[in-house]
Amino acid sequence: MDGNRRYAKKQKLSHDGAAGGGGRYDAGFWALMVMLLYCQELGVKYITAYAFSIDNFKRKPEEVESLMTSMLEKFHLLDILVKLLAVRVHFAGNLELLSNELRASAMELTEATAAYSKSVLTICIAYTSRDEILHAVRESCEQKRIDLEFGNDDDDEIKLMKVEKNMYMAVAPDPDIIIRTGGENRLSNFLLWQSCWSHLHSMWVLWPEIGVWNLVFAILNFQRNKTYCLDMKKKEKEL
Ligand SMILES: CC(C)=CCC/C(C)=C/CC/C(C)=C/COP(=O)(O)OP(=O)(O)O
Repeated sequence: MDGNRRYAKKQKLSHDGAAGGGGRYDAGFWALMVMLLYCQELGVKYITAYAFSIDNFKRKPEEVESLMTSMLEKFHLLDILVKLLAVRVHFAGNLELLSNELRASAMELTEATAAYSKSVLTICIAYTSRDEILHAVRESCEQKRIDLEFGNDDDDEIKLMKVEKNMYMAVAPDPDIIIRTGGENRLSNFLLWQSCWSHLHSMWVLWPEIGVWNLVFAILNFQRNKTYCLDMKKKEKEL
């Protein structure tokens, strides 16, 4: 969801949102809600948003602080909105890096929406793909060690499926399309494992300005290439 700061600058919004009645990330949050609605209309069930990376903690302390405060407010708003839209919410990332309050709020939101299934929104927060892979490998090794020690397993090989189950993103299937706004063409540590066969679509539009036609265009582009992507996924499963 790149382009929030550039959009705020363009709109002359202050960092914490005092000016113009909207915060730096407010417009971006509403853009996400609108995209969620369009995705429901277009039959896209799983939506994953990269909201805050572990690398974002390296931004200026006041900026991180303001983003975290804004995140907490948005979780409260989300609690109302996702229930209206019957959306299940998951969080992916190293939640231990968040404040107790934010982590508790994320967990409450996950529990409160567990019964909804019209769509599934995964919010990547305190996330990087390399950290996720490291976490999954460590967990898989530890589980294997315990299984071997207690005689529940006699094969010391760690299977791919097991590592995948330990990914933060195990709550959602691999993405068909990865959309990046703001004109960047990099993955920037996002879903490196899961994007193996994904269609990558970058656009110049700033995230808060994304509209339904940007989404439709990305889907049409994916559909042109989808036979290849889906074939590769199928072949991989058959191996
Ligand atoms: C609850 C929830 C999911 C809220 C979403 C809020 C939101 C839109 C978060 C985006 C955060 C972020 C660091 C975006 C990157 O844009 P940037 O700040 O790097 O902007 P730039 O590309 O213009 O520098």
